[in-house]
Parts: sequence; C-alpha cells; structure tokens
Amino acid sequence: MHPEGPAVSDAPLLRIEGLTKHFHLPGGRVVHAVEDVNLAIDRGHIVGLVGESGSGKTTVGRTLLRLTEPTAGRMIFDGTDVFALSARDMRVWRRRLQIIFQDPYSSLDPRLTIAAIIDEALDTRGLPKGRARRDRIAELLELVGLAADHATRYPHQFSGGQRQRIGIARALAVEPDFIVADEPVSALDVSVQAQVLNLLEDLRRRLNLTMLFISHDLSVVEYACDEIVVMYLGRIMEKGPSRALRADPLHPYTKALLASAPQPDPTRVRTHVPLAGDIPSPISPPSGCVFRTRCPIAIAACATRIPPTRDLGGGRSVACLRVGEGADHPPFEMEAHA
Ligand SMILES: Nc1ncnc2c1ncn2[C@@H]1O[C@H](COP(=O)(O)OP(=O)(O)OP(=O)(O)O)[C@@H](O)[C@H]1O
Repeated sequence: MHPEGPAVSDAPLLRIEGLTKHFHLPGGRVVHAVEDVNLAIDRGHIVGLVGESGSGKTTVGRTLLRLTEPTAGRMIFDGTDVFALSARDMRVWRRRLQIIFQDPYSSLDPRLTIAAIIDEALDTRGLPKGRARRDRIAELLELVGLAADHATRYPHQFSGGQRQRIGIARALAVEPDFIVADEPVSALDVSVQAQVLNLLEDLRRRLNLTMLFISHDLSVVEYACDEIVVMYLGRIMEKGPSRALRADPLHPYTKALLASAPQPDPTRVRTHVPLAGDIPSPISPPSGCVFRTRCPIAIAACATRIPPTRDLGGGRSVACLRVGEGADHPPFEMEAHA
C-alpha cells in the first residue's frame, strides 16, 4: 500500500510541541484537559499513550486529527504544521490521518453492507467504481483477516473482533500515513484482544504504519507499542521504550500504574504500591506537579514547581523533581498536601 517501503528519513514523521487543550464550560470554568504535551513519533512506530480515565488521552488523539481544535501548540507532520492549515486544506489532509474507535459498531452504519461502508471511504481516493473497487475491497478485507465474501454482509452479522477488523479496513482504505487507535481492543474479550493486537502489529510491519495507540491498560500498551508515554491529568509524566519503562519505571505514577495492572505472572512479586484516591478535577488541577496529591514521595517544592521534563538518554524522559535524587525508593517521605 506504501510502495516506497520503509522510510529512509531519520526525522520523526510527526512532532507535537506544547499541545494544550482547554474546554470552556458555562460559568467561566475551564477544563485543563491537555497541558504542554511534547511528543515525537517515528515513521513505522507505534507509540502507546497510557493513563487513567480522564488523563487527556482521547483529547490528545482527537486534537491531532483536528476533530477538536487545539488551544495552543504545533503539530509538525511530514514537514507541515497541521494545526496551521485552513479548513479547506485540512479536508485534503484528513485522508492522511485516520482514527480507529473503541466501539466500531457505533461507527458502522447498520443499513450498509461492509462493501458499501468501505466503498464510501474509497470515494475519497477517486478510485473508479466497478471491478477495481471490488478488487480493492476484497484486498482490504483479506488484509485484516476477513474473507472477500464477507463484503456482502451487514455489521450485525459480525462478532466484536470482526467488527474491529472492519473498522481497521475502513481506516486503511484511504492509505493513511498516521492512525490514532483509541482504545481499539478495550471492548473485546481478552482472547480476541490478542488477535486484534497481532493484526495491528502485522499491519505495521507490512505497511510501515505509524500509530498512536491509546489505552488505559498498560499491559496492552506494553505488548503493542515500541514506546510508552504515561499521562496524568493532562500532562506527560514519563516516556520511554516499552521494555525499559516496564522493567524500570521511574515516575511514581508509572510505578503505581504498573502496580494496578493485571499481573500475568503470579510468581512475580509486586514491588510497587497501587494508587489510592481519585484523579483530581481538571477544572482545578493541583498547583506545581499535578500528581503530588497522590504521590508517596511528594515534598513541599512539588506544590510550587511544575517539574521540568528531564531527558535521561536512551529515549527516556521523566517529569518529577524527586526522581534521580535517590528519593524515588522507599522509605518514602510523606508530607501534608496543600
Ligand atoms: N468536549 C468536552 N468538554 C468538556 N470537557 C471535556 C470534553 N472532552 C473531554 N473533556 C474532559 O477532558 C478531560 C480529559 O478527557 P479525555 O477523554 O481526553 O481523557 P481520557 O484519558 O481519554 O479518558 P477516558 O479513557 O475516560 O476517555 C476529562 O476531564 C474530560 O471530562
């Protein structure tokens, strides 16, 4: 689908700088959904965005596709600042950026056959109707592990996993450069989750796809992604290659997330304490470090300073005043929270 094959350029396909999204509510209240997010994604890579519900993951994904407009920031995609494009130019660009949803069923028109659903997407590619289209639809269905003769059926005739495959086929129909997969397996049974994750991995290799993979489940992200970005209350806490981050989490929030993730190996001892309490409201996020109100190692300075993101080399970075000063291991120093 991408005849040029793997990219030769070393530059990231996409770079997000200072992405911020505020939602303005009636009465003058402001939801700080995303604050100053910086991120780069290399071509052919899958980056996982993980965090609890309400941390701003979906808002990042939707903003990148300009399904919602950013409050501030830049997104440089293949050399173009996508946030600066006019609505008209964006219409042309939109094809290059696609989204796969958690529940494909609600986005598949129940009155249309699978062929008609994919055909609609192919309209934007200008492929003439007739034989070439039918062949392309069959090719896409086979690419996602379905049979060509599934084309004549309706969405309700498929299982959840098969419907997600149809959603993926529809996204691929326009030959996108970048896909946001928003909780693509969360609605599926665990056994089916693995099949869909394998499919995404297979497609990434075959088509050199670049993807932002959003999930609240660190074990899913770890499996599917080259790199993991951990978000909390609109901000990035930690970033790093999947394996390194899993083996040696640095930020206290990442440690807590790992502690609450399902543990597949019962002989592995839990070394981190799960999180207590709820995520604060993004309408009035804590001052300084937004995680400090739930952090076991917070000190007074965490209430007054937004921790800068420190580059630790090897693709790792962390935003915490205390990590690296020897305080990130027990015994924890607890202080009263402002
Ligand atoms: N259109 C909107 N208007 C007002 N607030 C919004 C809007 N969309 C999202 N938010 C708020 O922004 C914050 C971040 O939401 P977002 O959906 O991005 O988080 P998330 O990490 O994807 O969580 P979830 O997994 O529950 O979707 C939440 O507090 C949410 O209520």
